[in-house]
Amino acid sequence: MLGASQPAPATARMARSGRSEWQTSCAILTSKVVSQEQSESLPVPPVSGGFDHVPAVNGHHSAAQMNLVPIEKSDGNPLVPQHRHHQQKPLSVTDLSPAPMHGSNLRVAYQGVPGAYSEAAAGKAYPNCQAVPCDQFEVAFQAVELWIADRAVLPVENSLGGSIHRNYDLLLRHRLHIVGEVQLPVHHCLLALPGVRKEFLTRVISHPQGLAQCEHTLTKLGLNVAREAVDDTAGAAEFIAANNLRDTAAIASARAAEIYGLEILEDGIQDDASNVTRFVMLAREPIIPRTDRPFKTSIVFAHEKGTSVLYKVLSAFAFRDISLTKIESRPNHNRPIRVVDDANVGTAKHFEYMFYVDFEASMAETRAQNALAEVQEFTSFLRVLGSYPMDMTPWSPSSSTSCTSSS
Ligand SMILES: O=C(O)C(=O)C[C@]1(C(=O)O)C=C[C@@H](O)C=C1
Repeated sequence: MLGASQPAPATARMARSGRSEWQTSCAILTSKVVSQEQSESLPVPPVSGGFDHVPAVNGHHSAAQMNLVPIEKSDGNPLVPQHRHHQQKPLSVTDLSPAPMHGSNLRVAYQGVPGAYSEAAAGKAYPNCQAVPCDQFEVAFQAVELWIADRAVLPVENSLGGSIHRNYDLLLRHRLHIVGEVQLPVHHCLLALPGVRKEFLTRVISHPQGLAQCEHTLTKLGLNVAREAVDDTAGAAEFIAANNLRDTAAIASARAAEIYGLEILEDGIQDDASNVTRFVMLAREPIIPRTDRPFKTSIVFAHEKGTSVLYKVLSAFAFRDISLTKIESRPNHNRPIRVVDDANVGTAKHFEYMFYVDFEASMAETRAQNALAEVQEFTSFLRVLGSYPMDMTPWSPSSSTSCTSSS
């Protein structure tokens, strides 16, 4: 049973023929630009290369340490089936479930090392999942594409630090679908080796988001020392422990302190108590959108010409009373500049952007389908990144759920 409420005709058709028809609907929406999109997509590194060639981050983690099993060595691993090259995989219960609470036995890729907030987000999205640490965001995408993991959980925005741009760019370059979202309260601590006092510190290291989210508090604490960005918060803690750095502190979680044997010098150093990071869950297949609970849909588009296009696109949603929750623009890396020949004005150069929009409606709703049909009229490129249940969990600073770490 895919939806409790009376489905619209298009929804009923989707419900009858399942995933393939939903994918077709996505394909119709994007058909105008498929060839452009294909030429824009960057090639995914060959499977046969495995992850042995993935560069280590901070020098800590080789692929083997991350437990990212190369395809060739994974005999008998149900996550790397022999038929992985087949396009049509039979639907399974996990494909169909829109609920973010179905995690048992799922292998969930995240960027960072154990103790990273992304690991906690994986646990919130898929309780009891097996969390698979990856050294870069891109590796997490590839882990899912290569069937090494079933899902990836990646941060996209933070209430203080703003958007995690890298993941917006990667969403476009890869073919994964957004199947859910989780919002994680982020409670930062200042960590150092046992016995180290704040006065000894000459440097604070963390993920750039961690540094951004604690900037004012660090200044208030008198810590006007060098700030250095590393790949993840827990990796910063691990780095201090591994190198016995007595002049350096990390901004990371209390769990990272526990794992890497550091002491908490300051607790709750984020600039705002209600610091929240939003993560998206990614899968190889989209889920079937429903109407029996609040859904969000994420799209990305580009437009060819005309300054009023953005206004028209946004009004397609406003006209149908569909709320937008996020709009982000990123440079179009394949075409950063557009040269326009205009007889009267001469040659003008325009910056080219991709626009990412999240709106509060399910693709199973007629109003969302109509809005996108209209958006397609004004755009040269349109892709539905996913239609997925909204995270409705009430905010609580201590809400966390755990995963088994596979490191
Ligand atoms: O470094 C980590 O612990 C992460 O999981 C990454 C990340 C991010 O990219 O925003 C996630 C949540 C916090 O906002 C800080 C860092």
